Amino acid sequence: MTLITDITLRRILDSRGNATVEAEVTTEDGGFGRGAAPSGASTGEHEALELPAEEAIEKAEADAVPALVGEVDATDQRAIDDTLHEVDGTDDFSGIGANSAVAISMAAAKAGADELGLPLFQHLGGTFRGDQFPTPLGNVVGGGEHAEEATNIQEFLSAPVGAPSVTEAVFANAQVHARIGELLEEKGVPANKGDEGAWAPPIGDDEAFEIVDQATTEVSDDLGFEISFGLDMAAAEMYEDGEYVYEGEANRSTAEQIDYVAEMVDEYDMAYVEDPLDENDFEAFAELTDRVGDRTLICGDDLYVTNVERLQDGIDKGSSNSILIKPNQIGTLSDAVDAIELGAENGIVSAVSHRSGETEDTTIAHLAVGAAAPYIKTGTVAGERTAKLNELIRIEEQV
Ligand SMILES: C=C(OP(=O)(O)O)C(=O)O
Ligand SMILES: [Mg+2]
Repeated sequence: MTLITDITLRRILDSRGNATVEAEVTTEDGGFGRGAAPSGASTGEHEALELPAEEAIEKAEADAVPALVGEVDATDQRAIDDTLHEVDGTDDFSGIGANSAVAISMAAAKAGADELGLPLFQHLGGTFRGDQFPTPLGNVVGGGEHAEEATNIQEFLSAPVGAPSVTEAVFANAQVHARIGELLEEKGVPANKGDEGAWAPPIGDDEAFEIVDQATTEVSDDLGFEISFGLDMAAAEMYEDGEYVYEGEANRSTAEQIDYVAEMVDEYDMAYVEDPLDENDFEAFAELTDRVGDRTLICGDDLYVTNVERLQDGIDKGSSNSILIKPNQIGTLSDAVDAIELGAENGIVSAVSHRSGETEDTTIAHLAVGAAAPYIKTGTVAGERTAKLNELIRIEEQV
């Protein structure tokens, strides 16, 4: 037993320039860990609640810090996360803020790993973890809530499914990103970048499909392994009055949206489609999964919000064959691991994910390896994204 002896909370900047919560945890034998909360823009309706950073810090200092310091074993992640839930006392972390909760949970996990002298992925996953690496899904073109005047679809994701190593996969995604920059330049399209470092060109979705298809095919031919692509449609953000609203195109009914996604999956042989339908429409998700789930991953992000009860509902209804895992959607690492494990027991493929507002924190790289998640979605370029990708490269070298 090695008690937590100190917790410090502070406001720091995230990648959008907004205030977020950073936590530092120290243990009685000198173990140390630092963690920082990310923040979403296209947040799910059912996510745990992020409070303004200052308020989240004040509340956590009043309630969580006294319950953890001198009381809880720094190497017992379950006890730490259970304590966070107990002191919060709500279902959505609105007591201390999911941003304070996840920052403390991640910092404590790193302090526990430091105390034990283990890499974080091994502290989280155990001795027999570290031999499976996630395929990085790299955002290369995007719009939606992450960029103005760009595609309707929030993210076009390079998916190097045939890469022989995570390092080669990470570099492949960077090459696809660079190739798309060249293609846009050749077409004379001015290309800004969105919140996650993906190109945010003022083009329609159809043109984006063509460009991403061309770039992934060319880079795949060059590197000699398969690079597919996928989407995050973030369709809850498009859903208004029973229809999916596409700027510059006709709206789609739910049946039309299912047909459209199924057609695109086949036309482009896509590996992955996240949130193709509204976050409360488990039935429409199930219809689409029934149609194309044998040849692509239909992933629930806003649908599940990393919550095991919503995931169980999706499992019972056959809503998807994949789940996105965002620790700050649910508030603690233990809850995130529970969702990955419930998924794995039921054949649901996990993709551990960043948020559009990020920090240099690298916990999700360790979580993906420690929990043997088959995918990680954490951008392609930009420092707060490459922080996680470069950490994966270092972990691969260690094991
Ligand atoms: C990463 C995403 O964006 P955000 O963090 O804005 O929810 C997403 O929707 O998967
Ligand atoms: Mg999403």
